[in-house]
Amino acid sequence: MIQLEEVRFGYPGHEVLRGVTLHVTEGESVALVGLNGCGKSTLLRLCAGLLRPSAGRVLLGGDDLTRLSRRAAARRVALLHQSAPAVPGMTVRQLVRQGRYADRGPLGMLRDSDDPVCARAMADVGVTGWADRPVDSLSGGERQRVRLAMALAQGTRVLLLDEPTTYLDLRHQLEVMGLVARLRDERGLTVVMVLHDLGHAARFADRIVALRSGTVAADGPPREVVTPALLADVLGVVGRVGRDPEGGWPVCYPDHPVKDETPLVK
Ligand SMILES: Nc1ncnc2c1ncn2[C@@H]1O[C@H](COP(=O)(O)OP(=O)(O)OP(=O)(O)O)[C@@H](O)[C@H]1O
Repeated sequence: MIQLEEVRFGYPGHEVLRGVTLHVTEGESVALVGLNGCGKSTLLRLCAGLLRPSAGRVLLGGDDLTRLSRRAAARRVALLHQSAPAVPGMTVRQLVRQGRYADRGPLGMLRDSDDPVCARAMADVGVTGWADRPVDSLSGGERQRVRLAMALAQGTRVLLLDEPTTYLDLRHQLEVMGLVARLRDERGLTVVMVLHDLGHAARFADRIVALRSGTVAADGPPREVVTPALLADVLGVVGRVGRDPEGGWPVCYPDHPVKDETPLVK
């Protein structure tokens, strides 16, 4: 479904991805992990066709993304950005309808069939009751759920989620992760999500891909990938890894940061 072949990408004066090869099959759920600034969001933006690789290729369903128009790409893949400012006064319903932009008619009008799609997306995420509230009156966590509804309203087979649980309390983190897992199971969606919570990644993703220094440092099922070595070498913490007694997925017990010469705060 998504293929990255030896992808390189950098911002001016700063190379971020240095040859990433990654194949995601249809219906798979992949968690991207790695330290701040290692290139996870950049990789998602490349998968959405919002950035072009400086070398290598990104294919979506076999088609080179650089050859698809923005609108054609948006019919196939939805990206929940890490954060986006709310337009003052825009209601929840209006924002969710923005998710349908790729399917607008010739005059830019929303088709009649859009409303049920938006209504379903809002119901999926549990935000129907806020439909007429201005988005800028919502809390950070409420806004995050509305933005997820907007991404779902795009109606694509591929969902790219950049830190979907940001701002959410524990209960809503579990609800959103459960919803994403359900969408994958019931509708066969392909999901690639950036997660900082390795516990969520280990529990909810089929596969974990860890980035370090612009390349893939580890790639495999959580039970194989989540190890003390991954914690230390990729995430920079010393810790233990156990197993959930009921589910069997790996559970991390991070203890302290790996000793590093570079202080976070000088
Ligand atoms: N528009 C931009 N212009 C210049 N540099 C950028 C731009 N966007 C990101 N970067 C830099 O590229 C690197 C990778 O950024 P990216 O957002 O992909 O990292 P990330 O792994 O998603 O980080 P985080 O976990 O903090 O969200 C960082 O060093 C960042 O400062």
